[in-house]
Amino acid sequence: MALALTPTQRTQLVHLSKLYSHNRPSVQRLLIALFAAYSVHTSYRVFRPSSTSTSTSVSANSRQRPAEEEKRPGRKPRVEVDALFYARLARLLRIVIPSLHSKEALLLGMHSSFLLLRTLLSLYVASLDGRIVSSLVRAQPRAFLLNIARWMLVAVPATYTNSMLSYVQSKLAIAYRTRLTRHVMDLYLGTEEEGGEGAFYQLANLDDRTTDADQLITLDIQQFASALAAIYGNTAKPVLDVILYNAQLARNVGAEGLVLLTVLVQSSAALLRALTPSFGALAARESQLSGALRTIHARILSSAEEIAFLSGSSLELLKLDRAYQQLAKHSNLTIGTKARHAMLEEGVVKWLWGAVGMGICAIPVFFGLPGSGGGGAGGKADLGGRTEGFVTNRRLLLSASDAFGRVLYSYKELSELAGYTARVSTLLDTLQDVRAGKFEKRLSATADVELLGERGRIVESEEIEFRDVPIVSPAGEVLVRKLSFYVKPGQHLLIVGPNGCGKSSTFRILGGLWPVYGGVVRKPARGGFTYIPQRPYLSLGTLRDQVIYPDDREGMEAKGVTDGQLMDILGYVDLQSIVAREGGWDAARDWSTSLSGGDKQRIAMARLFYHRPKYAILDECTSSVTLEVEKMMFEHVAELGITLLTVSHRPSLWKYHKMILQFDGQGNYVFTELDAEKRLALQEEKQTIEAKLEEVPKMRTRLEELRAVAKDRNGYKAETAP
Ligand SMILES: Nc1ncnc2c1ncn2[C@@H]1O[C@H](COP(=O)(O)OP(=O)(O)OP(=O)(O)O)[C@@H](O)[C@H]1O
Repeated sequence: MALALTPTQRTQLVHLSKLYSHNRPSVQRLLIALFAAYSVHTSYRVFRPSSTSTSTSVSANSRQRPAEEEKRPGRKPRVEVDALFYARLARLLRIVIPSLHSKEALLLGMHSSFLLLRTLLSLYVASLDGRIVSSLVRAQPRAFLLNIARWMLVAVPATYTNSMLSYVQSKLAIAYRTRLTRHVMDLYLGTEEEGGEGAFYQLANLDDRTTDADQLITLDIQQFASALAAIYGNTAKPVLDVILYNAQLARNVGAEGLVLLTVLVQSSAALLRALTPSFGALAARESQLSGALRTIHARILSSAEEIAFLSGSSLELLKLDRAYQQLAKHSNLTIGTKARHAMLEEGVVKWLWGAVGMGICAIPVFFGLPGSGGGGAGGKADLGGRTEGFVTNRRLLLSASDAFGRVLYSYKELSELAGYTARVSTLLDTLQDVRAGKFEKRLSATADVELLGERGRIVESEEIEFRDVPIVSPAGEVLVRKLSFYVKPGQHLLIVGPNGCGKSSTFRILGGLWPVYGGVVRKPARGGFTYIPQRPYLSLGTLRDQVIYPDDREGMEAKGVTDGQLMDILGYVDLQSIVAREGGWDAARDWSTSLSGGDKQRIAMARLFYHRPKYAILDECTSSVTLEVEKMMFEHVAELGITLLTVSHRPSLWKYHKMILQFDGQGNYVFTELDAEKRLALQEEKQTIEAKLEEVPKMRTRLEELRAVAKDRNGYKAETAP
């Protein structure tokens, strides 16, 4: 363009060069300093905690609510770029960058160096661009070729820097994800040595804050890590660019025009900020909806047989469809909002600011502002020098406005990061709370809230004893106010009662899954008892893994147990044929779908014989096996010296127990010795009486009929009597 300048353009360039060549060092320095400070201030304003215009809250009123209210069960986490977000982010940053010597800090240092290098290279390229055009205008082939050679040379570090930037950013994202995932997994599945067992159970059963832990751990943490790795480059780099480009530009063209430009930019940026939608809330909602969809899919897979038997596929399809429609509707809303916002942003950042920049360059041309002569950027007064200054400054102007635009764009990314930060922080808060015994659950209308605030004592002991322990459901319903019983070695306990009276709940308290809300629980350390439910858990892995769960093969060998001994164990549950049938101990398949109900229960009993704990909790765990196999199993339990706590409705099991804990379903119970024979005799007598009583109404009806017939006959006799 500079090669074929019209006379008017030449005049404009002369005027421009005059504007660029103000020679008032002190005023200029002051303005530059002011300008740089203003740039920093402007950039800061974009990221500062806001309580007004930057609201991206899920609910309009959430800001007025006290913090405690925010944490109520079922309440969506607050999603704003505000002080809470920065506090949450700081906490997560301490996890993902644990120290200045960590790998992540090193990667961040590398990233920052490449970001700085790229800005410096851009500054150099801007001035080189000017020099290339200048050598063209001056018709200096040697200088032109030399500058082209410089251009080619600078391409080497420039391309290396750009590739390394995205490489280091991806490495950073993986490193953040790894740190955060490890931290969360330790809280989620951490063992007792690490400060508690089984937060995964409490998270799913005793707290309402997170319903999709799988989605949060696998997807949300990854999205958070990627957004965090990107946000640094997307904010630090443009902020640095704004400062450096503008300082350079102010030095070249004089700061007055730039201050004017910045005031305009600032006011339009404020307008853009005010019109920025709640991207954080949109991102958080999207994650939540896709988590809900995933949960329905997971439930269909885990309960495929039940759903198929009940012909429930159309209802499941309806639920899936509804969840998907909600997600699709929300995604459409998000992309529509993003498209409208992008249009507004591009209109302001690219076109409006570009036009204002050109306008500022044109003011001296049209209004002929006086200048002191000399070249703009390089102090050269000829046409070539002025062209060089013009091209360089224009490029700087565009780069500066582009960088400022990216500062604004990055607000959108920051807002999305706020969404992921809120989700991941809620997961962390919930995990830490449930590990500390603090739960947030929607309570039933009859809940005893006072009792839920109490805590009982757990004492390690060789025996099991409950002393005045309330049995309270997670919804706060008191099933039994004060339960007392004990189990001494060899004194097998049978637990009976109607459905929902609290039999399994007693075991959950014993197993440490539910909190102890009062009294004293004495029990052996973990490993001292094994729990076998009605539907046993079968893990991923080999047939051997099913019998020795949760040991692995190394653990089994360390205990000195061989495959031959495992085979003997299978003999006690009449299941030896399964090894040949399934293709050996190392056969691996989805055992939960490929074994019958009775097979699964027998595998679970074999597991008990392998571990040989002091106590075994059997919760209706033989309901699918034959009476003969059940007999074999219980006799072997007695041989091994395992003490039983059994829930069963089968009278055939009474004879294996010495004590009985009988709930009545009204909050009362009896704990006494069990005389199986007497109880059987009583039961038989009771059944006989009940059967007889059932006959009573029929007999009464028959009696009435007979009386009626007799009456008729008497009447007939009376009528026909002489
Ligand atoms: N995770 C949970 N959240 C809320 N309430 C629960 C939970 N688990 C159990 N309950 C409630 O606790 C009560 C007692 O349940 P529990 O499983 O102890 O019954 P049960 O006596 O073993 O009955 P069944 O013979 O039917 O197995 C029930 O009212 C049940 O609804």
